[in-house]
Amino acid sequence: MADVIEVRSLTKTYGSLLAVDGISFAIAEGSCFGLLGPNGAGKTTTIEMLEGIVKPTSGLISLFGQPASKALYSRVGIQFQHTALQDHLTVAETLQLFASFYEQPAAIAELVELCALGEFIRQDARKLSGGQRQRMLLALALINNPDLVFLDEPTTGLDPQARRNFWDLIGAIKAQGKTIVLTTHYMDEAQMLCDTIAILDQGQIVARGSPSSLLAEHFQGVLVQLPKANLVGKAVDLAFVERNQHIELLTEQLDKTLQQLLAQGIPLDGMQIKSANLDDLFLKLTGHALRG
Ligand SMILES: Nc1ncnc2c1ncn2[C@@H]1O[C@H](COP(=O)(O)OP(=O)(O)OP(=O)(O)O)[C@@H](O)[C@H]1O
Repeated sequence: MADVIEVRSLTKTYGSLLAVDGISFAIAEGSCFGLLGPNGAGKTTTIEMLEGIVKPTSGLISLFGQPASKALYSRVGIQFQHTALQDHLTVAETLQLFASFYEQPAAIAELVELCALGEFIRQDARKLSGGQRQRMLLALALINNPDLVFLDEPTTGLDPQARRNFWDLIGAIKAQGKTIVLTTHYMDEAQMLCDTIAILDQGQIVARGSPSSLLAEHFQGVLVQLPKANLVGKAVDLAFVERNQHIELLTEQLDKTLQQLLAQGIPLDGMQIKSANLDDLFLKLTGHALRG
C-alpha cells in the first residue's frame, strides 16, 4: 500500500532547544497512525509540521507521494483541540458555514449521520456536551472530504462511554479508506485504534511498529505484580523491578515463578497477573512513565 505521509530526518529547534530530533517514518494509506509520548516529547511540534502549520528547521515531508505543498493540504482535514466557533450558530449552521469555505465539500447530511449529530443539530454549537462537541469538531474536520485526517487528542476529557462512541466513529472513518493520524494520552485508545504507533521521547522515536508486534517483541510472557508489603523481611531470589507500591516480574513460565515465590516464603495475597500494555512498554524503553 502507498504511503500517504513520508517523513525523513525531520528536525525542529526553538532557539537552543531541540524539540524534534531528526525523526523518520512513513504512514501507510488507509491506516491509523498514533503518535505517543509524555508531555514535552515533541508530539504537537511533529504533528503541526505534518499539518503544514509549523515550518521544519530541516528534513523532508512528503504527502501523497509528493513534497508537501499548499495544494496537497486540500486533501487534509484537521480536528483541532480548540476550534474557534462563531457565536450563536447552531450545529447545522456551523457545518454549513465551514462547508462554504470549500468548492467541493462533503455532503452535510452524510456527515450528520456518520458523526451522529442529528439529536443536537439545532443546538447552539458552543453549548454542547464534551462528546457532542468532539463529534461536531470531527464532522468539521471531514467537511472537505479529506483523504488524510489529523485528530489531536480527540477524546481528552470525555467520559468512558463518550470515548467508546468516538472510537466507533474513528473506525467508521477508517472503513471509508481515510488515513488517520492520532495523538492521544490514552494508551488503551492507541492500542485499540492504531495500526502503527511511534513513541516519541525527547524529540526522538524510541519505538515504532504495530502495538501488538512491539509488545510481543519486548514482553515475552506475562507480568506478575505483588504488593511490596509481601516482601518485607524476605530475600527474593528472582529478577524484578520496583514500581510504586508493588514489584513486577516478567515471566514466560507462570507456574514455575509462582512456585518459586511460594518456596521463598513470599505470600501471593494481592497478586495481579496482566499482559504488558503500551504504558509498560514506554516504561521499559525509557525508564520513566508515559504519564507523570
Ligand atoms: N513555540 C515554541 N517555542 C518554544 N518552545 C516550544 C514551542 N513549542 C514547543 N516548544 C517546546 O518544544 C518541546 C516539545 O513540545 P511539544 O508541544 O511538541 O510536546 P508534546 O509532546 O506535544 O507535549 P504535550 O503532550 O505537553 O502537548 C517542549 O520542550 C516545548 O516546551
